[in-house]
Amino acid sequence: MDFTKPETVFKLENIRNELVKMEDSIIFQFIERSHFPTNGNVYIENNTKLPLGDFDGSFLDWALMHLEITESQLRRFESPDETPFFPDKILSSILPSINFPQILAPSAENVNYNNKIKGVYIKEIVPLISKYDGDDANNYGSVAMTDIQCLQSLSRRIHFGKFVAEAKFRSDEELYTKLIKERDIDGIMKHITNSAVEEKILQRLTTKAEVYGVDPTNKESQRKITPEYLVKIYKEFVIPLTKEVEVEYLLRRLD
Ligand SMILES: O=C(O)C(=O)C[C@]1(C(=O)O)C=C[C@@H](O)C=C1
Repeated sequence: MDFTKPETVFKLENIRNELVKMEDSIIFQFIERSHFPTNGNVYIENNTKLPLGDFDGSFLDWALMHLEITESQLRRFESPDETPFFPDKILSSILPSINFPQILAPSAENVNYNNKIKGVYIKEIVPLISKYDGDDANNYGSVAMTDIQCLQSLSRRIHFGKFVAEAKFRSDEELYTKLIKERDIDGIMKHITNSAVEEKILQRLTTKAEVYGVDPTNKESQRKITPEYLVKIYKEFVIPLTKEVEVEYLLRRLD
C-alpha cells in the first residue's frame, strides 16, 4: 500500500493486510507497557504531584502534545494515515511537503476519534495490560512514552477505518450513496460489518498472544499479554471504534 498510488489504497485486501501488520505493533507496545504499573498519576489532569506550570491537562497530555509539535515539524501529520491528538497545537513541517494525491474525501480530517481513544485507553486498556495496579514515581517518563506509542498505534489502526470505508464506498457507490443520503446509520453499520473477518482477527490475535506474550524459551515465565485480554481489547474497543470511524466517515463522504 502506497499513499502516492491511490489505486493501491482502494483495495480492501491491501488495507486488511496493513491492519494485520498493525496487530504486531500494538501487541509489542502493549508488552512494553506491561512492564510498568498502572501509574494513575500520569493521567490525572492538573495533578499537584506533577506540576506543569500553566499547562491545563495531565502529564501524559503534556508529553503527547510536545511530542506531536515536534513530529508535526517532521511531517508526520501530512501523511493521510496519521491523526493528531492535538490538531490545534501542531505546527507546519520544516521538511518540504509531499504532495500526496487526494485519497480520502476532504471531510476526512474532521473525523478525529483521538479523545475517545485516549479515554478508552486510560480507563479500559491500561488496567488490563499493566503489571499491577499501583504507582512508581520513578517510571512516569517511561510510562508516558510507552503510552504515547500505544496511543499512536491504536489511533492509526482505528482511523484506518477511513480507508476501509472509502474502499467499501467505491465498491458499491449506489448503495452507500442511498444510505448516506437517508442518514441510515444502522444500514451503514450493517453493510460495513463483516463478522467472518472479525472472527478471523480474534482467532489470529489469540494465537499471536499465545506466542508473543511469553518467553518461548521459558513457557513458565510470567505472561506479558494474555489472549483473553487482547481479544477483549479488540472485540470491545478496537473493532467497534474502527466501525464508528467508518460510519462517521461515510456520513460525511458526500459533503
Ligand atoms: O475489514 C473490514 O472490512 C473492516 O471493516 C475492518 C474491521 C476491523 O476493525 O478490523 C471492522 C469491521 C468489519 O466487521 C471487519 C473488520
